[in-house]
Amino acid sequence: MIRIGHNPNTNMLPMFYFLPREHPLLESVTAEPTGHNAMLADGRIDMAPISAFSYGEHWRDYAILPNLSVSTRGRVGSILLFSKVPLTDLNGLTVALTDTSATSVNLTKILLHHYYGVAPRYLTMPSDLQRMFTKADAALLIADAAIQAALQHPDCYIYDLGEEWFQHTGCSMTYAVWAFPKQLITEREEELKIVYRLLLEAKSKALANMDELLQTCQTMLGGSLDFWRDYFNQFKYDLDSTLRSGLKKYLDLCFEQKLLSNRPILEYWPKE
Ligand SMILES: C=C(O[C@@H]1C=C(C(=O)O)C=C[C@H]1O)C(=O)O
Repeated sequence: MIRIGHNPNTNMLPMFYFLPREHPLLESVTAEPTGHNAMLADGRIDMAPISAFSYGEHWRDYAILPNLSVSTRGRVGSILLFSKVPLTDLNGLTVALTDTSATSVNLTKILLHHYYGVAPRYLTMPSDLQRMFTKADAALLIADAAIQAALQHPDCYIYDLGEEWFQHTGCSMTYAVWAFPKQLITEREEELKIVYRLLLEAKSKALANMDELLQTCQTMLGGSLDFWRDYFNQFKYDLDSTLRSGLKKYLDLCFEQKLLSNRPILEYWPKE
């Protein structure tokens, strides 16, 4: 039995929609990314689509499944910094960060400090834009909470951090990778292989049946089918060499900005 993390947000739907709910080898635990990051780190689950940043914290212990990720090259549509003032004016002001994210929280810090030269104060809060705006001048939301907030057309600046990252680095950005503790390779290699195959099959099937997924997203959150088609057009769910180098660039910058205590070396399993 492999206990996997199930993420309920629409950006993850292409990986979960066709994954068997009932399977003798699978048990799933639903949570937001920071929940899975913590559960994988303390052994409550065996494998999950964790924040890329969390891989950077645990790279000595974890391996990454190849060909699976949540990435974009440019705009993402759901990693949004809502701000009462232009980004360049945030120096000394307060930014509220969602408590569901690790990658985007640190991406925000890199963009603000390293690329915009501004140093705000940070608060961590649940994803509620109105409450965040009572305590802060800007607010980071991710995933469905960001989409829902943007669909309300709030009266503020909205920055898409995938787009900001691309403009400054020319690189793709990887938000989530599927990771698991390397010790499982010696203990349960056959189970890992089967589950990896199930994940790849589920993703292929979803990408070949996107119309069905778009309908599901519309039922979940509203918006037009065109909106959802456009949203999923941004995403890349594999992890080819271009995406890997964007991921490396992000993790290297996290280290250089002292957000990580050492420079991660990315290790994949199975080896290609
Ligand atoms: C694209 C997204 O990426 C998510 C962002 C994450 C993070 O910031 O830690 C974690 C998992 C990803 O699925 C999103 O939430 O919109």
